[in-house]
Amino acid sequence: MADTAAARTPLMAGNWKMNINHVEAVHLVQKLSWTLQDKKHDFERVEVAVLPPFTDIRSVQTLVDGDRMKIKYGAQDVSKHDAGAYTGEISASMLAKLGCTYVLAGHSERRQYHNESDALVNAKATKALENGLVPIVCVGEGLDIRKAGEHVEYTLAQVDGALAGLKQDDVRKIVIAYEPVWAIGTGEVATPEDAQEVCAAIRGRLEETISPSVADSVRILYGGSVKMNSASGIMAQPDVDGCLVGGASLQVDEFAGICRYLDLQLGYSS
Ligand SMILES: O=C(CO)COP(=O)(O)O
Repeated sequence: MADTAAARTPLMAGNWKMNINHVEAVHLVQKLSWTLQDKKHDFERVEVAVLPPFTDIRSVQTLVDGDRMKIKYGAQDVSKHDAGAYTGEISASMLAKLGCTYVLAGHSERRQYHNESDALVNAKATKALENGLVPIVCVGEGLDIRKAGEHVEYTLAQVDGALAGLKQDDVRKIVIAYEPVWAIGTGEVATPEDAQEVCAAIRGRLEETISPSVADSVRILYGGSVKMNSASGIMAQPDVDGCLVGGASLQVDEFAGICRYLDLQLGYSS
């Protein structure tokens, strides 16, 4: 496959999960922005996004707009419905109105605690796209599947299910995040080679089932216990185009370090 990784702008996205209230969110985003500006971070070269809880998004929007920050933001989940009697749910159009760029679909914690199926993930990704949001479709295997050596086919089946029926031009816009469940919040990081194996297989599947040019455009992230010190090794892999960061995204210095992995690779660590 042609190596066009340079054409895919790396994305570092911080999934805050159920942490940080709206007051804390303002402080965190402000500090992240100052830290990155201080280090002259080039947002065109490495995109930075935060994915706060729903209740924080309006505050983050006000701050980002008011200070013309280049940090992007999004949500952690979205309803498959447009509107109506769905107590507790949040629609894609509501998120679009809040200026969200991204929304996660099918995070493993949603699949695990809310029984989300590939079909539901597909419906959520479809709604996101219809409303101009970029879905970050999450896939990845649990430990038992990894131990059985079935992680590649399991993950590819999730990709097939999540993208079923989407138009080529829509698939081109999406982001896929490979997050092996055994590496989430455990401190157990997949090796760069583990990440590359599955990310390359996902790209290969897109090439086969959608088209080579779509496969070359889609950004594929790795997620699972990514820290400042592990980010550059993971990012050196040709099919890994960014990281979906949980715990470390709550610590400004860690997350900023992950976003600046290129500088750290070059040794400008201060
Ligand atoms: O689930 C994750 C991001 O969505 C990964 O979380 P951790 O980085 O805390 O392992």
